[in-house]
Amino acid sequence: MDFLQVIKEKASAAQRRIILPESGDSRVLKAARQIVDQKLARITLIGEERQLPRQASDLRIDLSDLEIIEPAAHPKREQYVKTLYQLRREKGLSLDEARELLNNPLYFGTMMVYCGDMDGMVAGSISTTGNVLRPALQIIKTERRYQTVSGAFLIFVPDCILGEHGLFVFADCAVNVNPDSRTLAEIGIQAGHTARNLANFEPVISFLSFSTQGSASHEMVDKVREAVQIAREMEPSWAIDGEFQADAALIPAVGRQKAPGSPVAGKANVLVFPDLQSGNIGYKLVERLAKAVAIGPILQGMAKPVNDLSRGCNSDDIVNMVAITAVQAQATIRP
Ligand SMILES: CC(C)(COP(=O)(O)OP(=O)(O)OC[C@H]1O[C@@H](n2cnc3c(N)ncnc32)[C@H](O)[C@@H]1OP(=O)(O)O)[C@@H](O)C(=O)NCCC(=O)NCCS
Ligand SMILES: CC(=O)OP(=O)(O)O
Repeated sequence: MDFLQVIKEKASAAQRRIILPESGDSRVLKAARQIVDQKLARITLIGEERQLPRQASDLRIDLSDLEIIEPAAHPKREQYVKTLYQLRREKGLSLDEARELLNNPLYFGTMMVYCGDMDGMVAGSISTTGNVLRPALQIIKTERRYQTVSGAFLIFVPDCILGEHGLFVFADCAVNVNPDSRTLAEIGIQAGHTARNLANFEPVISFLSFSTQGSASHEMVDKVREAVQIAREMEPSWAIDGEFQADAALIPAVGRQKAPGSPVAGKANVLVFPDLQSGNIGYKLVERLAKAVAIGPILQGMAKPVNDLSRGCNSDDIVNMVAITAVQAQATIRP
């Protein structure tokens, strides 16, 4: 998995500040130790300054050289309360509600990233995706060129020659439940950028369906076909095609048979799923049955990096996601 090594080297060179709000989870503490030891990023944990090192030492994890912050006692707390209130008062948030929300480590960490006091946040080992995403969508919002935030996975299938020597980007596996064709097109383009910027390969993008180029007729298929057209208009020079069934997208012989002449069929390395049911189920099947490494959900289209985890993650997954967040943070810092 050379791509991961490259990501870690970039993270190490960048030395970004990443906040981990879920310090109640031993996997997070173990990962924090590994990240600092491997010099991948500067880590701040949200937790009780007195309690946390003791809890960690019971687990034989040394946190003595890590920064720990307590939202209730943080010197910028009132500043964050006011900023959150100003951002959300038109949505009906009162000052007291803003103060209350900032007791939630996920809101506090997100606010630190928004205010530039941290470069990125990784959470989701004990929180649901919705709870990790909501503060980020409300406070940090989308990058200016996009209307949507979506969630991609880097999927590495061992002993596989398909895709980019076994490496793929899958999207959207985390956020948009039933995207319309415009949103689906944007998800595909974001996944292409993820392929280029994080996985280091040129995207060959397939929009997936249960139909291959008109083999079935249904409004769900029409949505995917429209998304292909829109995505091509967004990035005319990229290899983008569909709608394809998964075998037509991935397997050269099937691609030639079902979609002759397509520059993508049989060669796809970016798979765009038509909705969240198929995307989330699809990535978990490949992860669990093909024993693939699944890194994500990497949030695409966010103005500043916040990344989610699956609650089924291990500490290595957290280390990898912190490295990715650090690389994204480095890319968003303008000279
Ligand atoms: C992401 C999600 C939490 C947002 O749901 P929600 O909290 O009900 O969101 P709302 O519709 O109230 O929107 C909240 C804010 O987020 C914004 N938002 C919601 N979805 C967005 C998206 N995909 N991209 C960008 N912004 C989005 C809204 O515009 C809104 O902004 P505003 O409050 O400033 O107007 C919801 O879509 C969800 O639960 N998705 C599935 C997550 C999941 O379970 N994944 C499977 C496991 S990974
Ligand atoms: C990405 C994902 O599916 O997250 P979880 O397993 O926590 O629901």
